[in-house]
Amino acid sequence: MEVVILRDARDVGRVAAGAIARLVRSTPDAVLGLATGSSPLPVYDELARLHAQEGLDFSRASGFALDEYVGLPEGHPQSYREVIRREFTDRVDIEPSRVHSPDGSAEDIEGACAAYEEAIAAAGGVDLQILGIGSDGHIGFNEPGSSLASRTRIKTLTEQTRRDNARFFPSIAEVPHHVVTQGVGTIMDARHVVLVATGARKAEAVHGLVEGPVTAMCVASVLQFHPHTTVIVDSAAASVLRLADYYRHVYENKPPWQGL
Ligand SMILES: N[C@@H]1[C@@H](O)[C@H](O)[C@@H](COP(=O)(O)O)O[C@@H]1O
Repeated sequence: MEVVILRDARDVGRVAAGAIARLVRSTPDAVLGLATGSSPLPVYDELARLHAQEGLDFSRASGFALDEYVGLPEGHPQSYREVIRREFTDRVDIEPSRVHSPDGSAEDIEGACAAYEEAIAAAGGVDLQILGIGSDGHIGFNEPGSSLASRTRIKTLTEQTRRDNARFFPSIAEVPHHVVTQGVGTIMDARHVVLVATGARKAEAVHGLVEGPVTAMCVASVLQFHPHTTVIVDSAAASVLRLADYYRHVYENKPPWQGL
C-alpha cells in the first residue's frame, strides 16, 4: 500500500486523476471503477479538464459504479447513477452504454447483483477502482461487519452513514435505509485501487485503513492485503497517521519512473 500525503483536496484530485489519465492513455479500453460521495469530485473535475483541454480520450473506456441506493425513483438526483452521469460521464466522451450501475430498483435484486458481477467479469474486470472512505471505514457501502469476501449484494446502512449522507437530501428521513453495493471481494479484484480521502473527519478511518489491524470493523483495512493500492489524502485526513513523516519521505524520494 502506498500512502501519498498532499496539501489539499485539489492536489489529491490532480494526482489521482493523473493515475487514471496514464491508464487511459496506455490502455484506451480501460475499465474504470467509479465512486460517488464528495471525495472523488475533484478527481472528476480534473478528468473533465484533461478531456476538455488536453483531449484525454475516454471513447473506448468503460465504467462500473460501486453502489446504488435502493428505492430511489429512476432519475432521482441523488441516485448514484445520476451522480456519476452528472459529475463524470456527461463531462467526458465515455460511451453512456458502457457505464454500468448496480440496479437498486430491480424486482429481483439478488438476480441483478449476480448479473452485475457477471458484467464486470465479462468486461475483463476493473483496471482501476476509484474509492472514497466512509467515516466508519466503509468502502462502497460495505458497512462495519461486512464479510471481507462479499460480492455485490444488498446492505442496510448504519445510522451514522445515513446521517453522513443526509446533507445530500432534503432531510434524513429521505435517505434510504438500503443499498446495493459491490462486495469487498469484488473491490479487492480490481487491479489497482486508488482511494482518496480529505478532511479531518476522515482521519480516524484513514488511520484504521493504513495502520490499524485488518478487521471488518474498519472494512477499508482489508486493502492492506491488496497488491496495488494507492491511498491519496490531504494533510487533515493524514493527521493521525503515526508514520506520516515516513510516507512523505518515501513519496518525495520516489524514482520518477515508478508511477503510482
Ligand atoms: N457509498 C459512498 C462511499 O463510496 C463514499 O466513499 C462515502 C464517503 O463519502 P464522502 O466522500 O462524501 O465523505 O459515502 C458513501 O457512503
